[in-house]
Amino acid sequence: MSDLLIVLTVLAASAVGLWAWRRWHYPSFWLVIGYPLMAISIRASWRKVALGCNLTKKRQRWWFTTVPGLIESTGVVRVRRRFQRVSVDTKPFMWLPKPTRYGWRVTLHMLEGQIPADYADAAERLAHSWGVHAVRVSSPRPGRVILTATTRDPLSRVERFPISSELLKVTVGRLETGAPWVIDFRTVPHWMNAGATQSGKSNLANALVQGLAPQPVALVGFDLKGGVEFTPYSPRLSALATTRRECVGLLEDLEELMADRMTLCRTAGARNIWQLPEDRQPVPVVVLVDELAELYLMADKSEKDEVAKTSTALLRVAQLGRAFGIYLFCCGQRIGSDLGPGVTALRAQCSGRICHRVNDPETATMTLGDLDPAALDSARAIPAETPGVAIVASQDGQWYRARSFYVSEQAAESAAHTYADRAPSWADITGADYSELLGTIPEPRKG
Ligand SMILES: Nc1ncnc2c1ncn2[C@@H]1O[C@H](COP(=O)(O)OP(=O)(O)OP(=O)(O)O)[C@@H](O)[C@H]1O
Repeated sequence: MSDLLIVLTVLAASAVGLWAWRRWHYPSFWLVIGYPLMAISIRASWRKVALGCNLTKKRQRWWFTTVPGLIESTGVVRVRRRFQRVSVDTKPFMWLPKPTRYGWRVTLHMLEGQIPADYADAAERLAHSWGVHAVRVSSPRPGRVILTATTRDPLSRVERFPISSELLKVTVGRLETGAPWVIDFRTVPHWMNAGATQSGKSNLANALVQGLAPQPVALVGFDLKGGVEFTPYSPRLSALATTRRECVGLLEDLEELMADRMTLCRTAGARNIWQLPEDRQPVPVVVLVDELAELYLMADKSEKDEVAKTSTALLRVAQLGRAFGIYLFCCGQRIGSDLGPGVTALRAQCSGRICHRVNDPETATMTLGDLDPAALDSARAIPAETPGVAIVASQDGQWYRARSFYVSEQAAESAAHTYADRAPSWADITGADYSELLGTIPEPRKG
């Protein structure tokens, strides 16, 4: 009896110890206990799971079988042993799963006739079969797929990364892989940020204002919500337009600025402003647009000319701005093709895509349409309880679920006030005398 008591006490103490370990240091618990158990069960259950998810193929195999013969007159059953061709279900070859920060990753060899989309279609089924939060599929080279499983949603809580000090680079959140979510305007110059109300669009704009405020960058706001979003940040903004009429004026300024910088680059023999000597490079301009649809909506025909002008100017800035240091970040609740061809053309120029939770499938299709269809499904499945979660088309050509860090309006406003002295005046930017620079410019830099 006392032995049983000792065993029970040891078992109870081990269970409590494991529970405490898991609770207080999950990463080490996962590596030492959780992952090996998980790896064994994944390998052991792979045949059944692959069969259930329709990832197996029928193949003919030689099989050693026993075939009962006829009952002879003696009444004895003769059993004949022989090799037979039989059809068996073959599973894709699976390497050993490797642990990751939020789960595990495993490489599979696809069977003949299979493509990565077959595995992407089965991803939800696989996640349910293994009891994990999600399974993502990628294919690094022909014939192989990598399944990345996350055991819990890594985006339910995101901790901040240190602020990036690189020019035009802002770390705004975390990707589902655990890597930082970086918006780098020099790599991807124009962005479209879509999402329903309360989905986290403004939070992302706040993160950008906070991240760009200390940098030698001019910020320009187009706030079609009557200025309620960006006016608090005006100390750090070089220009702010709050009505469509003002937007037209500001866009004309941007077009002129582009033309001046074009002349500067052409004369200096440079392809873009970054090839100019460092001390001659004009200040980059980041244009933040809130409520993009308002630029395209027409109450009556009298507004037609204004809308056409705005649409053309914005498109020109998107088409040519990159080389001349002008970058766009356009936010909107609804970005549908019904707003006119201008929006569709603008979309084509915005290679950076961010789709928060959306109400209408068309906005998701418009924002992410030319990506993998699984990205669209993922965008539609973003729950309202997790504002800031979005599908992001990344620099590497892949798409990811990501979540922005929470940046309150007060935090962004405080950054705007702290770095107000770094806001170049709009008059200085637009009135810069480039002809003066031209005479002194040496050979253009490479890169
Ligand atoms: N990453 C995040 N983490 C935590 N909370 C967030 C995050 N992003 C947004 N929120 C919260 O969600 C709410 C809505 O966010 P936000 O104002 O950015 O949405 P929105 O899409 O701009 O809405 P609207 O179009 O109505 O202005 C806010 O209360 C904000 O605090």
